[in-house]
Amino acid sequence: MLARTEPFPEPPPAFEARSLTLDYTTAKGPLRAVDDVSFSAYEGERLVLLGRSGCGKSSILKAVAGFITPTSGEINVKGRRVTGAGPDRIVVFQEFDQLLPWKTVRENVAFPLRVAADVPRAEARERAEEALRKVGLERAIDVYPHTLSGGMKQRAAIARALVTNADVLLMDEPFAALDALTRRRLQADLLKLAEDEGFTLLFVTHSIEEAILIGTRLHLLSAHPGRTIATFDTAEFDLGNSGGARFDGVVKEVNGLLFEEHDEEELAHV
Ligand SMILES: Nc1ncnc2c1ncn2[C@@H]1O[C@H](COP(=O)(O)OP(=O)(O)OP(=O)(O)O)[C@@H](O)[C@H]1O
Repeated sequence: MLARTEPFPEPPPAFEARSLTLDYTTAKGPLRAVDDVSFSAYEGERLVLLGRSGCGKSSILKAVAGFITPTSGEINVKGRRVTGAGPDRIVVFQEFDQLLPWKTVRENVAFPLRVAADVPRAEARERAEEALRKVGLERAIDVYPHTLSGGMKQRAAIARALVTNADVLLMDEPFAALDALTRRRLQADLLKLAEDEGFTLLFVTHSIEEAILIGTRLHLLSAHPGRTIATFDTAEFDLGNSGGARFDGVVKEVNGLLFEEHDEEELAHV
């Protein structure tokens, strides 16, 4: 007879928000930025927060990063409650000035390893070089950031995030300030990297097409304050089928949810 065994416990989500509410203190009093938002993503998933300007996307990302404290609700990373910033999460921002100007690209990428993880110098250099190769920056390893284009700076910022092997990568509109062609190229390369490396991603954007393309799951937020409108499974979409009928159908549906219905609601209150 077979011995009875306990079932394996389910692994916790790579990250999750439970009934997350975020307020800011302003001169006019408290301002509710995010109201009762919940989501979760398992290892290897790419969850995208999509919503109109000011709906609280960046605030949620900052809360997951541990930079701001929830008014209520909680954020967990691999089952551990987030109470501040930590090496299990790393952020890539939109701004091109994320790199330290007095350090070379390689030194910039090696920096978090040296400082936060105490990795020996030679190993940090090697790992930085490897990450820079992965993002296609092998020819810019020894230059200073001011000599890079915007796209190259974002590639270096992605390499710096990758090298840490953090549990969750947090990206806040990393491609929003790039021209359309460079943006498309970086989207493609990020998808390829995600496929090769299998990292877990929380990505913020206000581009519907980018959201569907990058995400395996889409979390739609209403206009200010951000509340959940809907979620979509978008794992089937990549650059090969963007622009196809199914892709366009989702774009239209999301567009309707984000804009038309809410504009009507807003107009009704004018
Ligand atoms: N430090 C702050 N102090 C006060 N209010 C803030 C602060 N940061 C953000 N807000 C407010 O919180 C709300 C949500 O802002 P947030 O930047 O999170 O939105 P967003 O969806 O990321 O916008 P965008 O797409 O324009 O970047 C907005 O009303 C914003 O003005």
